[in-house]
Amino acid sequence: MKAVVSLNSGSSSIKFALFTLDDAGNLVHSAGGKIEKIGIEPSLAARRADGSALVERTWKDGADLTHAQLLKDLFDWAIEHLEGREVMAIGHRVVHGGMRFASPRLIDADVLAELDALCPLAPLHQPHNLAAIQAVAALAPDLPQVACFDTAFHHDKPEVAGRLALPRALHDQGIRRYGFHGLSYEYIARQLQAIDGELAGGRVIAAHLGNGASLCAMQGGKSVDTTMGFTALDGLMMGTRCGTLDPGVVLHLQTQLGMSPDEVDDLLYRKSGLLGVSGISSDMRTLVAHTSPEAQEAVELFIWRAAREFGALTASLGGVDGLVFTAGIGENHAEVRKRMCERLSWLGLSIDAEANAANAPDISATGSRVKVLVIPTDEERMIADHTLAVLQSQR
Ligand SMILES: Nc1ncnc2c1ncn2[C@@H]1O[C@H](COP(=O)(O)OP(=O)(O)O)[C@@H](O)[C@H]1O
Ligand SMILES: CC(=O)OP(=O)(O)O
Ligand SMILES: [Mg+2]
Repeated sequence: MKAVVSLNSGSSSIKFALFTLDDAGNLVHSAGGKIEKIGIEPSLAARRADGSALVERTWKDGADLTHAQLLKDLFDWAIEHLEGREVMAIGHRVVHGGMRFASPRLIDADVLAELDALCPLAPLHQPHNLAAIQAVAALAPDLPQVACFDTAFHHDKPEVAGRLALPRALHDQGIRRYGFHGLSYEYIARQLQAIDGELAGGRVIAAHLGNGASLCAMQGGKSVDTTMGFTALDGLMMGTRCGTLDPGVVLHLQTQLGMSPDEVDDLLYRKSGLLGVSGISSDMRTLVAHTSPEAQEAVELFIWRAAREFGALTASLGGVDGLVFTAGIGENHAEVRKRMCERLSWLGLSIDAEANAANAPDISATGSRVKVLVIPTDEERMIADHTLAVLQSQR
């Protein structure tokens, strides 16, 4: 049986899925899983489509294991578990597509070189995305590989939402607002169309709250604004990233505190956010369970910042009809959703406490002026669908 594999290397996780091509030419999810808590205590879990476990393991004392080392273990395991399927292609999430890549692409040496040049713009993702591509190429040089970009969904947003207030020449050379989490938002837009066509045609803000976190303002299912910009450092507070920051702080760190560019990079990408403010963890599960004032302050800042940016995107849309929560925190943390929605009550937005506690698909309270939904994201599905479409376009 023919199959497509999706690989999604996030900042703290590697998610993967196997889709089998049925007789009607549709991709059917057959198995999937993730390695999560990379950098803390990685663990792998994979299941078949019927929910039965394929593997579960934890790397105790594995905080130093890199994405590349974990990928190798994953490949060794996966090759044994293909159960006779013929893999037609592997699709990858590639976080940064830069100015050139506005749609999924078959990967060749030229594409790979261009994507490699974008690594400094996404240091927590792009090198891992490309390492996975290279690892597959070493194992199976003739297997088609397709890159699916996080930036692509935002490519056609209004000019004004893509411009930084810097001299024009810098914009022309690519220093502009790209936006990320596009595969997730594209999937949410598609699901929304199936769940509530009227709302999908309106003004919706999707909140992708994971280890990386952003908001996307969508009008009729298209991105019109988003909180991430030139890099995935902008916007919301995240697990280890600071989000929007006065650029004067960066100058001060370098000129007054004598930090090198590498040290600043490490501080802003890996030591800030929930981890930096709490001093305890980058993981929301750990922080909500922790009673220390620092942990609670980190959670409060995360919520306050998300609600504040929500106000900004509401202005970009000229009002809002729907809010969709998704990703690790958005799908699982009722308390975070509740407190963020309380801060948005001025919009006439309110949620139902019981539905929220149950992570129900529709958590809006009766009479809420804004519909509030929880939709689990599936970047792997989006990657697989794009990969098949690229393969078919080659024929
Ligand atoms: N099942 C879960 N229950 C509670 N929290 C979760 C769960 N899964 C993920 N999270 C939280 O979501 C965040 C990771 O988000 P995720 O979207 O999985 O990561 P990534 O951005 O690396 O793809 C962490 O803060 C984690 O605590
Ligand atoms: C772009 C980004 O931040 O991705 P992730 O949430 O997977 O870290
Ligand atoms: Mg993610």
